Amino acid sequence: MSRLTATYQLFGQSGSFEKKAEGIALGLTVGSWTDLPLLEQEQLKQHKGTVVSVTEFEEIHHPFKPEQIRAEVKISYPSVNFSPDLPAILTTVFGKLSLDGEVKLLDLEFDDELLSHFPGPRFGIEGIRSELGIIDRPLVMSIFKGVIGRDMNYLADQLRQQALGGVDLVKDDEILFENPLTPFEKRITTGRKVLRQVYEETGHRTLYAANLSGRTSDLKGKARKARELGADALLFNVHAYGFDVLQELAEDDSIGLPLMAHPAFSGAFTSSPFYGVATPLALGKLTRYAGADFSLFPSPYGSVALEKSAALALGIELTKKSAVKRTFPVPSAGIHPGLVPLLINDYGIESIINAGGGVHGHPAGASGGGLAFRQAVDAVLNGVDLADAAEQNAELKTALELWG
Ligand SMILES: CSCCC(=O)C(=O)COP(=O)(O)O
Ligand SMILES: [Mg+2]
Repeated sequence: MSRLTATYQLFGQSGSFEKKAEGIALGLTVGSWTDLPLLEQEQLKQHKGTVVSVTEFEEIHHPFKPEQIRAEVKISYPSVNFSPDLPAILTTVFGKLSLDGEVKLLDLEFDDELLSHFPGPRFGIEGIRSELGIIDRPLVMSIFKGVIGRDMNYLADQLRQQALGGVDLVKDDEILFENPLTPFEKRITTGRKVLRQVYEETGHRTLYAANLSGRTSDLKGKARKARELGADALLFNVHAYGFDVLQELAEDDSIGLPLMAHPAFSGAFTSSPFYGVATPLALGKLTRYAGADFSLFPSPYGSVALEKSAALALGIELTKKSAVKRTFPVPSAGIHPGLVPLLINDYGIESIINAGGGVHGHPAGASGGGLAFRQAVDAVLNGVDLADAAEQNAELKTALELWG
């Protein structure tokens, strides 16, 4: 029988966790158990949650309630209790429970049967690499910046400058929504024209991810139109909409475009050390299962930094062996060329180096910014120290002087 195992973090007195765990296992499934007549107990047995393990960490005390220690409990739920979709799964394992004091959902383990209902990324790392024809280095991505209130000419020029810098992908900023100056469809058609022109001039191909936004009921229609217009990829604020909306987009053959998951809003339910959902689960495993080809997240060292172990675990969730394709890890926020050695060391070449300010803030403009990143990547892959590479690469030199 198919089962789903959830891992939770709890705080409490040593020795108290078995009872708490049993309460969760019953409370989220068949309710109070021992009071039921034996016949009913037998009938409901297949629906009952089971405590798999309780692990106390004697040495880790609650920072504000030192009499309490940390524990992890694993509870297994029969899949027969829910329909195989993320809204039902999340409501079962962390619905009412998420409101019930200091409990954090750390992980969910899907068995093969349950996972078969989640096709995952349509393209994955291999699919995106084959679109671009790049197999042997991390990709470089840049972000439109300061485009609210600007017109199409401004956007077209910004896109051209970024592409001339040799970046592989350009994405909309997540705060650029439908607007009269730069409407979604016009961004796609203009973007196509600009990028084709740069390709003809330089031979370098850049993909553009436009922000798919608006009411949920309009998203599929807009995404289909985007495909018709020749869009390369779509950016999506998945955590503002919900995982199931992403999955709907990913599974739809009439859309069939790479999907880039932005982390906006996720901090609201991942950041607390005591509550919410662990970052590697939310931005890693579930984002991958829901079908994102790229997952953006704050790197461990940029301007909006994630705690390092969570940021690394997140990358592992996106790329570890699974029945579903791998999602590109995109550590982001405050990234500049001087951080490229750290990024490659931590995420390897199966990752994307992504920057907004670190591209546009370059004294030689966005094209100089893009070049500096590409030069930094080449140096790291060739085992050359960035400072040495900067002697031969003016753009990298300027970037290192500016940002270190
Ligand atoms: C919080 S990670 C998402 C990256 C992003 O959307 C962004 O705008 C980062 O811009 P930056 O100028 O910090 O590179
Ligand atoms: Mg942004």
